[in-house]
Amino acid sequence: GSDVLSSLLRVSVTDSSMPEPGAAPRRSPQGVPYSDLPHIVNADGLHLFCRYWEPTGQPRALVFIAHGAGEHCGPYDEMAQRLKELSLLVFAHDHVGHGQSEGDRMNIKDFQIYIRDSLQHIDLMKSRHPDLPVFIVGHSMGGAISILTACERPGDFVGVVLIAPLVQMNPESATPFKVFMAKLLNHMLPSLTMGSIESKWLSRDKRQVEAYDADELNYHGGMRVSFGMQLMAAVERMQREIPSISWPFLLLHGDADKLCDIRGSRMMYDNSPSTDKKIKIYEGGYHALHHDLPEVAESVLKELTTWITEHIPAATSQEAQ
Ligand SMILES: O=C1CC[C@@H](CCC(=O)N2CCC(COc3ccc(F)cc3Cl)CC2)N1
Repeated sequence: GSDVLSSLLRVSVTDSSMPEPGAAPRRSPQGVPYSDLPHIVNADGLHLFCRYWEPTGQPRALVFIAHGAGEHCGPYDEMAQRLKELSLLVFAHDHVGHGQSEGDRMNIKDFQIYIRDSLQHIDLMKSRHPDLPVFIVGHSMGGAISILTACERPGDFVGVVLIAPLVQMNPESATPFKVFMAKLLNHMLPSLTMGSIESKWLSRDKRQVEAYDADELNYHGGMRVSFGMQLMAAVERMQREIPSISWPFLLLHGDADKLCDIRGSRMMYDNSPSTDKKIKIYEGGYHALHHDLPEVAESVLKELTTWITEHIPAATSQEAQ
């Protein structure tokens, strides 16, 4: 009757792509309007802060950098500059819940969101540079994101560089009892926080540890049980995927790493069928190798840039003309 008609007329059609007139602009966690920041909007409508390092001339390849848990993509500036100097187009974003992106701090409903957002950004950049080969560089949790992203698109990446990737749980922190308790707690108190990432284990260079502790874009709170569960699920997924990994990869890991056990990298190296794989172990190296003692950090940058440039496919004849 008329009441149905009148109620239908009352429905206001809101077009999500057009901001409501007078609506406050979306702002980063630090209060900066996203209209003033390079960003992408993910499939859940969350704004992700992006960084781009574009070479002056024609780029030779695309490199996506995936940062780790509790940090952001700013600290990869030096690495990105070195790659840019080699005419590579480097891009990155702060994952959901990290740095200048939206989302609950260092938490995620499903680890797959990190992978989906990475693929969205990679596809955006590939659409702008359709003929360029694509690499991924990932550190720690960003290594897990890189591995699972490459597993979803096995033919899309000419190489994956992994710096102390999260592949396996640290056996001390993942005793069967602790895993059982985490699963139990996740049902009862998912927001309960466990210990936080101990920054002293990040690097033997105390200036780097101090920079990490002082960086307000990093998350220094405790790790939620629910986040730990998502990390465990990602680890279990990687165990299943490793026997089918055949894309080229470079593994760099310190054997004194207390945050991501080196056994995970050794297991990936030994069990993946890839015929183009390399592992380099840094004796005494701590977790954030790219920020470890200066000679180690420099070696990591050299190793990584050399491996990437060696893996850029030679231009085929028609491309060269
Ligand atoms: O430079 C930098 C600054 C930040 C750092 C990167 C940190 C990072 O990403 N980590 C290290 C900690 C690791 C903890 O893992 C778990 C914890 C509980 C759990 F229940 C299951 C898992 Cl697997 C996850 C991966 N590097």
